[in-house]
Amino acid sequence: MVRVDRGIATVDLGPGENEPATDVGDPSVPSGTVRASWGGSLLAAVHDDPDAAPTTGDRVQLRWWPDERITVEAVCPRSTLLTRADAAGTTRRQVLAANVDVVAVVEGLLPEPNHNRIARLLALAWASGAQPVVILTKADLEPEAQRIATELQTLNACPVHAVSSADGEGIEQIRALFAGGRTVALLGPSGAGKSSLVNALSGDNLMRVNALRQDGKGRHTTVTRELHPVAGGYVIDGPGLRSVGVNTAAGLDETFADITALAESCRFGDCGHSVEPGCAVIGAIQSGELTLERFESYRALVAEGFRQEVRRDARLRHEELRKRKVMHKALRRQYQKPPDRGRW
Ligand SMILES: Nc1nc2c(ncn2[C@@H]2O[C@H](COP(=O)(O)OP(=O)(O)OP(=O)(O)O)[C@@H](O)[C@H]2O)c(=O)[nH]1
Ligand SMILES: [Zn+2]
Repeated sequence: MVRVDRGIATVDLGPGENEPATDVGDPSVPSGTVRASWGGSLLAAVHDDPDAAPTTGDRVQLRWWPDERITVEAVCPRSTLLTRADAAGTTRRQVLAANVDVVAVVEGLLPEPNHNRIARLLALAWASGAQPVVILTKADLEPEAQRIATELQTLNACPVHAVSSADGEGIEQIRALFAGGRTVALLGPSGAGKSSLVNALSGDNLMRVNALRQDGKGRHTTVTRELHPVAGGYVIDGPGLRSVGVNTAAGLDETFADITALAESCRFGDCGHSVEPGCAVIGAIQSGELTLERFESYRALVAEGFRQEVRRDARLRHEELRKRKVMHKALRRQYQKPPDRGRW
């Protein structure tokens, strides 16, 4: 179990952000970066919901104490939340980042892009609520880069860019994603070219990061995800994700927009796309319009997403029951007559 009682967060203070809670007397609010431990209200919130723990990209409310301690009292409501199924295979999901505007799935053109992996990462992107895009790197090594990007864009119904960090091709399009101070999270396997891309994007940028980083201390994970100012916005260079579990079926309809569109023409509204007559999806596979490989990838991810949802529901029911039992016990104790000890 992850311990939540030793959390330390590194918070960058910026104008108008991360202001101290109002019930604190005037602290001469320092600027720059501060380290803050989790306050009581945050600890309680995290106890009830592990997702409430501050993560990369969170805006937080800080409290300055007379003894110079600083605590994180609350996490401000999040506009988006990027998560994945917990790597350890539990039903808990792992929060990767909050308030991300764009989730960029990064995949190299060489060796050949892994479509199954792109689909997995895109599903997480769609489920986060952020705008998903695909960035195909190493375009200088693949003469067919533009064609592959266009094909992928048609399948996935989201922007697909072919870029090269080596010769600068397509980098301006990526730069545009950061316009207006937006935050872009890069998701992709190790070696996909994420760091090279960040380097290619980096110019001089003196803006301060208005966000909070988890500094890993006291936690089980050693993975750090940080926010860097880039191209007028911020980039979160994700960890080189070795495996990515899909934790919900949400996001899969959008990821497989081609299959979703086909399914609308199936004769039965609840078509399982296996043995049903008049199935447009099977029809498309037979005609060669849809590859079997893509359909299998879709089927596997839907099954995985639903499995996770069912397991999570079971766990929540179990926890609810446990909480209720504890409460009942406490109530019983409270209302039990005190034992008659006699008098002497
Ligand atoms: N030719 C070419 N090589 C590239 C390009 N981008 C990255 N590479 C190479 O691909 C390898 C991996 O790139 P990285 O940027 O380290 O990949 P990463 O995704 O950051 O990997 P992790 O840091 O392990 O997550 C390096 O040898 C890069 O030089 C590109 O656009 N063109
Ligand atoms: Zn069907």
